[in-house]
Amino acid sequence: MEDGMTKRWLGAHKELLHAATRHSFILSIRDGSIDLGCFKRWLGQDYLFVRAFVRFAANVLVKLPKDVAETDIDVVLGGICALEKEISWFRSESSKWGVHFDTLIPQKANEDYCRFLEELSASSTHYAVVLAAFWAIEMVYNDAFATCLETDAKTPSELYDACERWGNAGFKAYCTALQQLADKHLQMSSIDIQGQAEQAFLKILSSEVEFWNMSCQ
Ligand SMILES: Cc1ncc(CN)c(N)n1
Repeated sequence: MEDGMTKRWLGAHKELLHAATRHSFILSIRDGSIDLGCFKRWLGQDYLFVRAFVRFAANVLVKLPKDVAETDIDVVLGGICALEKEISWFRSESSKWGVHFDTLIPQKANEDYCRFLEELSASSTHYAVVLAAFWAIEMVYNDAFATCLETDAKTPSELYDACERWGNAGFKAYCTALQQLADKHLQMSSIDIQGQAEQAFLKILSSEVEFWNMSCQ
């Protein structure tokens, strides 16, 4: 099968991809040197992010044209259902780590990222662009956290569950399904839309880097 557009982007933007998926925050989980204060900061901020991400994902579903294949809708719907479990997981972690979500204030990198998701949700954004963005957001977490599960990783046992959540094989399969979906619709789109999708992909990678940076401060 011919390579899809997203695979070409991954090859063309290796440095930024590496910065987003092998950030020092992730590497410090992997080698066991993580400052747990950073982990707690990430946990709280990511809970706020995921709440915004649910709205974004719901908007992706709404944007899908009525004549797309039912299996395409199922992939996005499955992702939204998974987010419900993700939110429950964050809530159970909140008591485990003593992080109180109700008094949290979103930090700038988080606000900026959530604002970008809102911009993507505008009615003028083509559905192929948001499908590509949806894939990119999930792919970064899968790729990053999967490294913390490798056999030579020294991931602290209390953080293993977090890494498993996004690094497991089922989540990888879901990311691959999202990628194939994005590729299929990008292929049917104009060059202009394809260009917009690549820009969104790049913005997501840099927003993920900023998000990890924020967690380490
Ligand atoms: C910042 C961020 N990016 C991605 C994911 C994966 N849903 C997340 N929870 N948070």
